[in-house]
Amino acid sequence: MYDYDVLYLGSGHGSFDGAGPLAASGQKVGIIESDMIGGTCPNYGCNAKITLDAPVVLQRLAERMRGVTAGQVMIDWGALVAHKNDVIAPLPAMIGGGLKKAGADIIQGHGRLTDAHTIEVDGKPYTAEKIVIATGRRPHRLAIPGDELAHDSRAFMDLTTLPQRLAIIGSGYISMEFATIANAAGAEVTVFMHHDEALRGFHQPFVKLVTADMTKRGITFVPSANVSALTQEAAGVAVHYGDGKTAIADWVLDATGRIPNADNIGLEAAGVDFNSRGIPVDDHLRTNVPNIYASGDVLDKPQGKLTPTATFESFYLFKLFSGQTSDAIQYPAIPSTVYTSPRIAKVGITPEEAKAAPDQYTIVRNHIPDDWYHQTDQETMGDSILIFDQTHHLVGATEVSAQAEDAINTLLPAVVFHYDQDQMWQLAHIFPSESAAAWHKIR
Ligand SMILES: Cc1cc2nc3c(=O)[nH]c(=O)nc-3n(C[C@H](O)[C@H](O)[C@H](O)COP(=O)(O)OP(=O)(O)OC[C@H]3O[C@@H](n4cnc5c(N)ncnc54)[C@H](O)[C@@H]3O)c2cc1C
Ligand SMILES: NC(=O)c1ccc[n+]([C@@H]2O[C@H](COP(=O)([O-])OP(=O)(O)OC[C@H]3O[C@@H](n4cnc5c(N)ncnc54)[C@H](O)[C@@H]3O)[C@@H](O)[C@H]2O)c1
Repeated sequence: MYDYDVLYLGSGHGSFDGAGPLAASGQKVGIIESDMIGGTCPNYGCNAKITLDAPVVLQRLAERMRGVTAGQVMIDWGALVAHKNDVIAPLPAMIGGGLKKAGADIIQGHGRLTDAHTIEVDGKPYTAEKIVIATGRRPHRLAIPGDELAHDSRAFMDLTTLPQRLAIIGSGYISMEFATIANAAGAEVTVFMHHDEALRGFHQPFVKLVTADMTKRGITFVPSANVSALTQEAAGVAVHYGDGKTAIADWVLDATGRIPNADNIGLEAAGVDFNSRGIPVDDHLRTNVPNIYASGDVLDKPQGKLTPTATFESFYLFKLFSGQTSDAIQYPAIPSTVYTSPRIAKVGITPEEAKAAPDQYTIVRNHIPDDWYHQTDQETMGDSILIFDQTHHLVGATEVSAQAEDAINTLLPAVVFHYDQDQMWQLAHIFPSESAAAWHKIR
């Protein structure tokens, strides 16, 4: 009766991680994509960004080992962006190839719903029993005079010449990561903050450690900047902020968040409710229209708009559609990292939540430079906080260190599966390693 069992709108992690297995299981699956297969994370987000960050890690390591090794690591921006392009270029074909091999059809073009079972692409209707909206988010743009003079994160990662003076508006993930990279590559960076705290979702004492280090490295933070306009001047772009103040930049990055791609895809025609935060869904990721589901960044849900969230949701839909579950979605603890240098990573119960319930939780702090493993490469900055419940199960962790993402990833199973002491001792980690260092703290 329909062309497809399941038709996905968008090909990011919110769809492809589940669409592939679903097609391989024998269901007729179609995926509509207007841009690059794989979506934001591989092409314009995680994978692209971490490639630009790789020499920053090397630079910091060389800096820590100065005296033991000689010489400074300088970043060649043009070569770095070319390297990033080389690394990223094969990903859409790799992801698309995997989907096709599994039996899915890829339909290239902008999709728009015309009713609850139909998506039109370039005037051609495609019908499906079930539809999954996985259209992600796009950059929020500040509504100020001259915002057309500002750029987004995608444009930043394609710059072939590094601007000498870079202004960044906002102090969330993208701002802090790109400020770190641009500063390490030699740009003068000014961060115009909305409030007086950066990275408000992370443990603030750790954020302060990182911003203090970024300041020492030459990055300027302007708290509660209230940027009111951008104007083009002979000397560059003028950023008007505060009480009549101005700063001149060669390039301005608007990093003030991302908004859902829900307003331009025909949801009204299909009767799907949405709002400025995204598409609301029930506990089975179903919209108000029973055969239409949504997944990934486009959701109006409190979970972090991150790749692990999108992957978990798309895999849950695979299990739901293939009859392996009928249960409501149960999110595990979803970890996250801001890839500054050092990184800040976290999972589960936060120190703030633990402090508010002292009869429920125990907080254990470990000063990273006291750990012999971190002394091998002379790491002198870093901290780690572990949170245990009253039966000594690990329920949360946050760390600021050069390898914080790996420290938190390695502890993740203990948090998600509530390992007890016996189970933890069953894990014999490779020694020496970041994992062994992280587990040493919890046993
Ligand atoms: C600069 C940056 C860095 C990031 N770094 C990280 C990180 O390090 N770690 C992390 O966990 N997360 C990171 N993220 C977030 C991560 O990229 C997203 O959470 C993830 O991509 C969400 O997947 P998604 O499938 O929901 O959306 P997307 O990956 O955005 O996919 C949606 C797709 O839908 C397509 N689409 C939209 N509308 C239509 C339409 N009408 N017709 C056809 N196609 C359409 C889009 O072109 C897009 O390809 C980063 C994001 C950015 C912007
Ligand atoms: N490492 C990662 O996992 C990673 C990296 C990059 C992006 N992301 C994802 O992408 C999303 C988007 O990143 P982002 O950094 O743009 O968003 P964000 O929500 O992390 O930060 C937005 C920043 O803009 C500020 N802001 C908001 N409105 C403003 C206004 N009107 N004027 C001035 N400042 C304003 C906020 O205070 C905040 O500092 C993240 O929330 C995250 O979900 C994740």
